[in-house]
Amino acid sequence: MRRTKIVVPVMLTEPSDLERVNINDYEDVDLIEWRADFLSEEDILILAPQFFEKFKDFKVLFTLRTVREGGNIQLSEKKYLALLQKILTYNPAYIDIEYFTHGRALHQLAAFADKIVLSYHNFEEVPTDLTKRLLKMHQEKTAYVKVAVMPGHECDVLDLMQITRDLTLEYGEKFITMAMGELGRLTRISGYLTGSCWTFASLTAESAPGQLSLQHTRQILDLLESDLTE
Ligand SMILES: O=C1C[C@@](O)(C(=O)O)C[C@@H](O)[C@@H]1O
Repeated sequence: MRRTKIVVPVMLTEPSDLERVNINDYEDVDLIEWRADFLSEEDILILAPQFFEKFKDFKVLFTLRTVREGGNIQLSEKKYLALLQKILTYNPAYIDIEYFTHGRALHQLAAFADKIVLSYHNFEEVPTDLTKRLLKMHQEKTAYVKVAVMPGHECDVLDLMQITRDLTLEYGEKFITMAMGELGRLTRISGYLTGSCWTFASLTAESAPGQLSLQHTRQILDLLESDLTE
């Protein structure tokens, strides 16, 4: 029984792409992340009923990754919130909210705290105030806190792993962390050590630099976590 949950991003650039998605390819995946930011706001809403129907037997994390945090969509606070509210009518297992970019949406959606994965992304560096940021996010008492940061040196990777371990020991299994890029790869399969709860793995293409393939992620986690007691 694996400890770390595997999340596979689905990145559709046209609504018609959904027809070509074979759900059998996602067998044994713990969560599907719909990286909806690869579509326009209008196409997201057009596709939503079909997407949630297709993946009705999976847990879905709905993600709108904004341009500011390495994604493709840019929405006003009002439109960001409105879109999330409409998607919530399809009852996704989780929704991603970018705490430092669209934090006000969080307070409008407090009733859905158990579905919210608060996230922070830094494609430039590991900020010196990362622990402070993580603690501030944790205080919002959502389902999970997720950070993806870019290491500049090996010590950044080891520091992130230690911070994740320390916070998990203190506050429980609520943290999802990863160091991006090739340098950060170890963080994607070291959840059994650090306590990071999820890892994002690629099926067709990476949704962020340094992701391992779904096949390799399964193989490595099966090796590293197969005899872990629950
Ligand atoms: O936040 C994350 C983590 C991620 O950026 C990664 O580094 O694997 C991939 C994104 O799709 C996801 O929304």
